Amino acid sequence: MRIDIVTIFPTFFDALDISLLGKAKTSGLIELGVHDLRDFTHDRHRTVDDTPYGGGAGMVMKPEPWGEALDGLLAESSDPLVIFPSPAGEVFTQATARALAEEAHLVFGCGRYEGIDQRVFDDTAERARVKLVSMGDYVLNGGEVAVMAMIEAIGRLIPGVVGNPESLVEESHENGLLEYPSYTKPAVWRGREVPPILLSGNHGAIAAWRREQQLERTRRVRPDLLGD
Ligand SMILES: COC(=O)c1ccnc(N)c1
Repeated sequence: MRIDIVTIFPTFFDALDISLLGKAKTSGLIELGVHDLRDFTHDRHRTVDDTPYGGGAGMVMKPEPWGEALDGLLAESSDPLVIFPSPAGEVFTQATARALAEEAHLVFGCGRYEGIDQRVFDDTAERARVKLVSMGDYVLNGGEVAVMAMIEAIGRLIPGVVGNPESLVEESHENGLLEYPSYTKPAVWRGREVPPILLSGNHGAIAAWRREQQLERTRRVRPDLLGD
């Protein structure tokens, strides 16, 4: 998978050089390009924003730099999906991550300020698939944190990125339920024992216990996932 990110804070994504995603980059499973939006400006101050037409507080990101940045990235690609993180987007879920993990080329556009001139979305949609994606009902100062979360959620689903693919199966939201509680050694810690069933060696009973734990936790914390 090829991932390109357009941002005014390119160093923000240095963190992608560590851990699993860093290994995925080194192994070539993920090709990453981070592009500074200001490199597509032509004035002395490398201006990327201006006041909003119609008045209002804050600044809006100018269309010209975005147009030039995306022109270059879209020209190189056969069928990119351009994703703009936005509180106005469809909510990102594990199903979204699974779908996006199938893509060959993702282009992330990190907005800042009061957002990006609408014509950028309209112009880009004439040449590529465009999605506005929200991480939930809250506002951030910019799209970078959202993109980092999405890249981690997507990247770990790419075959070969996570060492043991089995570990992806029993996680929260993978089967529509929240994950069961996990325990490791010691068997007793500060007087708290590991549930005896987990020490029984009875794999059928353990699986049934874990499923019940998932259902109980989901009912308690996220009844909406059960359609309740
Ligand atoms: C500037 O971006 C945001 O505020 C944002 C992006 C994605 N999801 C959100 N909930 C907020």
